[in-house]
Amino acid sequence: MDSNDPGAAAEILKLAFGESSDEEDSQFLLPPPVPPSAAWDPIVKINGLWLCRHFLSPSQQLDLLSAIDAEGWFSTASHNQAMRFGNLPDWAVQLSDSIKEAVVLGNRIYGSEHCAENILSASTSPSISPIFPRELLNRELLFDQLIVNSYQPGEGICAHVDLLRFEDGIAIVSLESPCVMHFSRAAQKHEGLDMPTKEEDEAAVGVLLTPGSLVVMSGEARYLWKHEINRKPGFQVWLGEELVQSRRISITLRKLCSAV
Ligand SMILES: O=C(O)CCC(=O)C(=O)O
Ligand SMILES: [Fe+2]
Repeated sequence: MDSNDPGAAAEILKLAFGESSDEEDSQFLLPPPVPPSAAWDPIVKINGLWLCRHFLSPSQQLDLLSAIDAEGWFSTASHNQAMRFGNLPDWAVQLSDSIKEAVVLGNRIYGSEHCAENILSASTSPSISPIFPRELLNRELLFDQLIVNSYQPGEGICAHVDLLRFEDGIAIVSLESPCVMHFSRAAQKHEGLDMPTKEEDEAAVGVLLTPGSLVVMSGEARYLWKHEINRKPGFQVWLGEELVQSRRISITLRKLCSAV
């Protein structure tokens, strides 16, 4: 199944639970209706990588862009990145809270015993993960570090694994221009996580990040895969079509490791 297909999450649930003609049965078998902001797609080739395609409505995107604009970070062309540690602006705290809410709700729907995770696993991927594991959701602050990037057409970010000074659990919200983020296997190992098979090693996986979408990485996706955005002409192709590139803003939220 193509996890980038809009109906993928619904399809997974259908595979897991089947279609019941009996209304009473379906009350017990089907998870509750999914509000748009908590409809998640697992990127099935990459354990720990999930996409919430319609996380922010168009008006929420505009509000967020206005809040970022009001910070004045990008008023000169030479500035394309802002970082904050600790005390985040109010809008970023709200964003972080909404991400947590969507993850908790998503975990309840897609990743918990109510969703018969084992059935999901058997029918799709051998080890489908929760959106974020519980221990991340239990930490005092889910995120305390913010990076806002502003990319002009042609600009992107080289393949990398986020620094280990950040804990597990990374969230990226995309605004304005859509783009494809590519994931490729990192050479490094990480404690307790399996190394890739040869096939996985060779595969690069593209994920379409549309405006208003939220992508989250944990576990293997965060430690064993590099992510990259190449917006040079010819590289932003989705379903055979080159995406038109304009300015793109991304908001990355992470948690710094506590000092030892
Ligand atoms: O801009 C993005 O979408 C990705 C940013 C990123 O990967 C990073 O700052 O580490
Ligand atoms: Fe990154």
